[in-house]
Amino acid sequence: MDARDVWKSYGKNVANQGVSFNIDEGEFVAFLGPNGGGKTTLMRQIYGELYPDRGEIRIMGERPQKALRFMGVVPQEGRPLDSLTAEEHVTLLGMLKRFSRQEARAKARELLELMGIDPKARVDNLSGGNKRKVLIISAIISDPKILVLDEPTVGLDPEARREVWNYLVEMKKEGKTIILTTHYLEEAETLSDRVYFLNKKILLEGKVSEIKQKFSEYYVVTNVDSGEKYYVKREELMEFLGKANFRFEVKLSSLEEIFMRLFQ
Ligand SMILES: Nc1ncnc2c1ncn2[C@@H]1O[C@H](COP(=O)(O)OP(=O)(O)OP(=O)(O)O)[C@@H](O)[C@H]1O
Repeated sequence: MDARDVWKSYGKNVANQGVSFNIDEGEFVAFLGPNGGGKTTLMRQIYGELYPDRGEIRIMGERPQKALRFMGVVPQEGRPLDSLTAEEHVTLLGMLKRFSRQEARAKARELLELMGIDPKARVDNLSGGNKRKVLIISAIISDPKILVLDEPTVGLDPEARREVWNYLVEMKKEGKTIILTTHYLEEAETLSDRVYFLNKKILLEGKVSEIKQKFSEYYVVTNVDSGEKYYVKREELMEFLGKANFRFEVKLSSLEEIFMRLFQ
């Protein structure tokens, strides 16, 4: 999947500013960025709901609207249809995409049970987390080659989030290409092969380990009384600490701190 110089504005508000990226088949890529950084706008262009003002996106050689048949999507504000049971919901999506009713129902039951959801439960009686799971299962039932997940684990408790993660790891093992946006850096770090930091533009791209390496020359010095943080290069650390007239703690940068540094 390639994006080349993608621009997208809402009136005067520029959401994506010359975004380019390249995602290989089977890769797991996370887009990270602050609120309003343009992640959802980019995802909506990937799954063909919005057109770029400039530039283009190609997915398996095709335009997003055509490539949608290869994709499973969980939109950010997506909500399942409340009046159905979990099984009916997933079955319906399976039928819309490719399966007969019988096939879709069998697959729906299998996936729901795997994710710990009672197939007969009505969607409106499910917890927020389980509703998200129903959406994710509805996106994957058709066995898409590409998964686009816009903040798929928002609102999930840590256990439910782990279950979704485990499932996504399985999906990756099956060779699927997975693109997700998240605010949970731990999620990006745990799951993805590569991350893009996006704040309108792409600010940084790479493997989590490479990014960490790049920033490994920086130490985070925290004033333990005020909580203030300083980012200090390795070679300047001794001099900095020698002059510090406060109680401090020194640590290597985590992905979270790299994020803070880029977006502060
Ligand atoms: N439908 C819309 N109409 C007008 N402006 C919009 C619309 N959708 C998004 N925006 C604006 O575009 C910018 C990018 O928003 P977007 O939702 O793509 O960012 P995001 O990174 O997904 O944010 P968040 O992490 O908060 O979900 C923001 O300034 C937002 O206010």
